[in-house]
Amino acid sequence: MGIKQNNTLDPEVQHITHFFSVFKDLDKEDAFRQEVLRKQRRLVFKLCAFVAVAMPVFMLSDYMIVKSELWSTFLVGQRLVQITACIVFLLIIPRVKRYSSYDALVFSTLFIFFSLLQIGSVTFVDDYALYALFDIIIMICLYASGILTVKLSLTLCVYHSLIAIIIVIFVKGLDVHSQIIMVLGYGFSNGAGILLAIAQQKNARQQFLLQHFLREKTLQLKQLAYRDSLTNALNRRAFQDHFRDIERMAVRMQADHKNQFLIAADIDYFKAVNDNFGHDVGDKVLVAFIALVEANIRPLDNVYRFGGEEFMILLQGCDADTAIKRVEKIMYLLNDSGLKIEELEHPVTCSFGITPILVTDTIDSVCIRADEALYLAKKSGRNQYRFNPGSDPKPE
Ligand SMILES: Nc1nc2c(ncn2[C@@H]2O[C@H](COP(=O)(O)OP(=O)(O)OP(=O)(O)O)[C@@H](O)[C@H]2O)c(=O)[nH]1
Repeated sequence: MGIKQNNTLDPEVQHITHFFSVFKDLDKEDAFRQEVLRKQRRLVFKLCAFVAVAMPVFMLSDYMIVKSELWSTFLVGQRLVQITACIVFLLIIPRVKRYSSYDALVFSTLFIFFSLLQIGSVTFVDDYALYALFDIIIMICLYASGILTVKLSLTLCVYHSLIAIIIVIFVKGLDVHSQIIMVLGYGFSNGAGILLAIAQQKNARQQFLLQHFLREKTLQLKQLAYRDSLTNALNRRAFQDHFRDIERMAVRMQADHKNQFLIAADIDYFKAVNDNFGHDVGDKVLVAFIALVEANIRPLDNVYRFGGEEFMILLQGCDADTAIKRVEKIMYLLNDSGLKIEELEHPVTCSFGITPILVTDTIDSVCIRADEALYLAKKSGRNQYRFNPGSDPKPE
């Protein structure tokens, strides 16, 4: 299975660009980014809340270690703007629905952050290396987090590094050796960051492809498991799995004074068809019967093959008269025009047991009631229907 998955996914994976790790197909990229937004919104919210809480702690530490007289004007202002930016961000992010707005919001908030960090760094006299170390940690985290695309992370971090290097060289007046170390530090951390970001984005896209592939396969398998291979009709398993929806629908329909009806149908003397005309003709009868029923129910109604020549027909949102009329129409068509199978010398008929689905029903209780009605129809001579009202009064 592993080999098959790789074969199917490989061509898709090749559609991820080598450098920025984005899908070449814009629609796929769009779907991927939208899914990322759904998943990341909460994480970004928590991160920002964390930063908003951590900022006052930094204010305190700034106060203790910054000796510059500019402390009160620059740093306090800087931290307050950062806290305000976080609060604005926290208020806006839950309302963001499109990933393009999310990118713009995260990018501009981080841009403000980085710019404020640079303003802050100007006021530092001592421990500038410590400040640069924080910068590098923040940048690597940003690259590796996947919060932004590779391109946007790169734009932000290169902007931040360039300004920081300019400050180091022209404002700080550090010795040449320290300047080289700083330039190398920012340069290498960007290089490592880009590699991490590319790998992270590629992984995320591969995972996205794999998830979609698995979802599609699961759906296909479910479709297969729900269909009868001969007639392609829904099977008993599908009915069992749909029954929860059927129960919910029964409650909703009761409020609208409507009902769902379950009709057990069993082709008459089907064994004789097989015996007289062969199994192949029997198969054709089953396929033609399903086609005839499907042509005479609405798209929201369903016919299920429970096995052999036994079927269940589910009618939605109708009353007893309508359910009976539908059965009468099918009986009329079977008797009058037949199933149009050349080899058959006489029409194939069918018996039916009709019952409403009550809100108190379980899957067993409603099937038993429909089967009891069908049994009565068979016992009374076949090619007819019987109605079992459950606890409701029997219609005329
Ligand atoms: N051709 C074909 N026959 C099937 C299939 N599944 C079940 N059968 C046959 O359906 C027949 C069912 O026969 P019975 O249960 O005796 O019912 P019947 O002859 O229709 O008699 P009544 O239902 O009492 O009218 C059996 O002969 C099974 O072999 C199938 O997929 N294809």
